[in-house]
Amino acid sequence: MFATPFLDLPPLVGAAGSVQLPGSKSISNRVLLLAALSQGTTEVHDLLASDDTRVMLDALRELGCTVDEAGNDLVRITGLGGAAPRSPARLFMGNAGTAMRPLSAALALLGGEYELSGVPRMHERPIGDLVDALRQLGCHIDYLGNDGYPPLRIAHGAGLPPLQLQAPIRVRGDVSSQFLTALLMALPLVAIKQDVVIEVVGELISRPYIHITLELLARFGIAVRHDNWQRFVIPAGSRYQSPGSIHVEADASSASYFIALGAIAAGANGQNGIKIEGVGLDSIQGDIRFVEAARAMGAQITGGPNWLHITRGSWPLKAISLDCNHIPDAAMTLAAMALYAEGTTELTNIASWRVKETDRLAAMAIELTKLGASVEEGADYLRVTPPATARDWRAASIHTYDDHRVAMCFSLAAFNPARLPVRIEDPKCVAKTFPDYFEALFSLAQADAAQLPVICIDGPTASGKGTVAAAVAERLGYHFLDSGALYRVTALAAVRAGIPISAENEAAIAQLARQLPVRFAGSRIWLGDEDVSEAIRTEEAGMNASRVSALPLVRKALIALQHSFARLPGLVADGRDMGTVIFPTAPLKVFMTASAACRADRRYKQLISKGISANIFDLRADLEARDARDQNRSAAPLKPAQDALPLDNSALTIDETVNQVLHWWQERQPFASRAAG
Ligand SMILES: Nc1ncnc2c1ncn2[C@@H]1O[C@H](COP(=O)(O)OP(=O)(O)OP(=O)(O)O)[C@@H](O)[C@H]1O
Ligand SMILES: Nc1ccn([C@@H]2O[C@H](COP(=O)(O)O)[C@@H](O)[C@H]2O)c(=O)n1
Repeated sequence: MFATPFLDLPPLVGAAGSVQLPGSKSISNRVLLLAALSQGTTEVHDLLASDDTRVMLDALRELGCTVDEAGNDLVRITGLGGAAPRSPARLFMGNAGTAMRPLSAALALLGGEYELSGVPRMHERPIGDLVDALRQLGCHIDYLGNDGYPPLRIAHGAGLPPLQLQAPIRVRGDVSSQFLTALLMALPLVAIKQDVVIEVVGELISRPYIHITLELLARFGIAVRHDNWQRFVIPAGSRYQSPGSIHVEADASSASYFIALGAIAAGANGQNGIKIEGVGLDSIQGDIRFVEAARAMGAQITGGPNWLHITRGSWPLKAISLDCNHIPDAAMTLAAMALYAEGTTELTNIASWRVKETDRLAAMAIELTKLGASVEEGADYLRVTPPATARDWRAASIHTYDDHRVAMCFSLAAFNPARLPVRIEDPKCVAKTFPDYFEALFSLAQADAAQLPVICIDGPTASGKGTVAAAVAERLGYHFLDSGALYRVTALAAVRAGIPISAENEAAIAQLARQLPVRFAGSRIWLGDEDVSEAIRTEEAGMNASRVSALPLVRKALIALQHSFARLPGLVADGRDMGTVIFPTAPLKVFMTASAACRADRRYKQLISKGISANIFDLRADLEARDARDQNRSAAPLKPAQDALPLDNSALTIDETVNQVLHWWQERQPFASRAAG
């Protein structure tokens, strides 16, 4: 997951390949609660690992369920099976509506004392209609903040209240279908001696989510009948029973971004189309009907029970006018697709967007406008007309409002015809449903090599290049290439193979370098099966690396490997010839220096801190000898690239040096320093 303050997506030109999506959030949290209310142990396979499922799992533990997170997306829940939950309990629900609403209803009916709260936005998301319905039954629920909104206090200190189950329970269906879902999952707990009836007041929105609820209730032994989605009957004698094992489908709403990707992107690397694994045309999730909407806009989609394949069809896409009541979450993706359509796309019946993670109608309108689109925002509709020509697109810093779907939708704007980058603020908000969304996107998408961001930091030994390059890469979410390590590993491999490092053995060492089984794993470096991270950092290894690096055939042998580090979303590379030879077109090159005395002092402290004894005078002599060899060799000598910015950091701290490089990088970006909105 990218936990950087922002993530810059370079212009993307194509995408192809296969992606396995994480489990559905809606199914995951429903299954967890149903398993917790059941008799017996349920093995839940392919559970979504995300913020929203985390709060549910934590709450269930708090309430006394046994939760065994066995790894590999398998969780075993041993349900309460009729026992009372642990009480009193304080439960933090984050911003997970799929946890807050059903758990409130279940606890209100089970009895006990509980406080349920969440993040500030959760306290702005309505729950009053559900509380009203539960109060009709006789449940004791108080608002701890504003009326109609969490946090809530449920208090039945003296056990369960006498429940009024004879009359139908009336609940509004036109604000959030989660209220009805909450009642449908809670009321089987009390439908013991008589049928319990729920009547929906007003039009039921997001009906497909109720369909998921009913399907899953059936898996847990509860057969709910309904009349035209307005009247639901939970039969007398209902009793939750674990199905033993259950698989969570991949998330159909998450699939929408990859369906859109297939519709928008031309192929990549000679391949065509996007294959989505884990969810298909037989899905029980309503958002699978996004497929129909994407087809209407021009996507070519084929599929099986648990897979989809998407290729670009009509291009540009076709504008559509669609009532989106049946796909409230995935419909946001249509607004992003509208950027590539001919004409105006109109999405209607989406008032529910206003009470989601953020006011999504307002958010989409503001951010689409930043990109250059013309947007009309109504009370319950959105009309989007894309920028008229490529010149009308704007490089935008997209504010994401702590809303995963805003972040994922706007990643699609990186395919803009103006070839402008897109900045996604707070990219970690995708953790709500799809923590590795950007990694998945980058595994499929392709940028023009010339437009892939590369920052080069070259300079002499112990100037701090490696330290600074790694920190800059971390702050930007970019990959990091420590090119010196490749020469160090090559030299070590030669020594291990008994090949003396000399000009006579140039071809043999180059052959070794070409097939070097080197692997970078976080901060560790492996040569074959051996972790050589420490072995390559000795002064002797540095000297050997310097000698090996003077051999032109060895340098040539390592070029392709170094180029392979330039991957989405970008690269920071440190070495001696990054700016002059390996990445000569990089948009930012820094030549980092510090006085020899300062560098010797830094290396001395570095070694001493690792418990390695050192002599500062010898160190200075060695590093000057190494610099001289690096500067005077014929192949790729150490020197600043013509367009490199000099940075003498003798008098700077590490942070100051890092901030200077980041400042130069920001200056080169087309975004306004801080996005409006
Ligand atoms: N202002 C500074 N900028 C960068 N590093 C600094 C600074 N001040 C002190 N250091 C320290 O200098 C030491 C040497 O830094 P580093 O190993 O990154 O240098 P390098 O140029 O990559 O060396 P080499 O080329 O030998 O790998 C580190 O211990 C680092 O913490
Ligand atoms: N791009 C590069 C990087 C390194 N070298 C040589 O390798 C030696 C070790 O590098 P460190 O950065 O890890 O100290 C270095 O002294 C150079 O001789 C290189 O030639 N080109």
